[in-house]
Amino acid sequence: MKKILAPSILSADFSRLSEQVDEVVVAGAEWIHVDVMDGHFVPNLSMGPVVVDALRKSFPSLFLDVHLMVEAPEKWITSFAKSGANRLTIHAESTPHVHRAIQMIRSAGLQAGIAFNPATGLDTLAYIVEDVDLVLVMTVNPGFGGQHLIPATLPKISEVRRKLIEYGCSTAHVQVDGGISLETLEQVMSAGANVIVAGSAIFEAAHPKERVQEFLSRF
Ligand SMILES: O=C(CO)C(O)[C@H](O)COP(=O)(O)O
Repeated sequence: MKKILAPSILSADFSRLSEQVDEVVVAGAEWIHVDVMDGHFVPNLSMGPVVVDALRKSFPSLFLDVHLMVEAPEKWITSFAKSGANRLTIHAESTPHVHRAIQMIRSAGLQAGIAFNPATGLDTLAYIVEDVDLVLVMTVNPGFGGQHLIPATLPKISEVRRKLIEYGCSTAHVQVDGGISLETLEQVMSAGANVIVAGSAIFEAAHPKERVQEFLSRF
């Protein structure tokens, strides 16, 4: 399956966000990953629709992959759709109404993804698999960039890949997020991930452009 690099702007320098995004996109990153945190679902606050709106204005055709680490994601779907997000990924743990929330995302004309925290099982997947185009396996506990990948999440990546085939949805993406570096990349790719989110490994590198090229050369 085609591999895609999605740099997470959580680790970018926000005083020159546009310049940083331009640099990684010119280097070959196909998607930009936007981490939205509400201070409730995760113990951190980050950005909202206004940032997606600004990115959309500066990069009209860039794929904006928005990861909602928020409670009750239903409340934010319309705002993010208006701001120009391409996909909204919600957490299986974030609402008792996962199926409804995914239908709302699709009705708003966006692609939908489902994310699982490191200690969450995959039972929900069976009930929504036909409505999502991406499954995000969190390889750290969400909330902060710069953490270490949790090795116990590696078998879950393979389990998701197996289940997608079993459910007849083999074209869905398997995304990984958290602690992905040049050192851990091979492990997650061999486990079955095809969409790689990387924040600190890219934006904290001395030369993000070269770091993106290094990632891509290993795909
Ligand atoms: O969702 C996230 C944290 O909750 C992230 O996307 C995070 O930014 C990944 O960062 P890093 O690559 O530095 O681990």
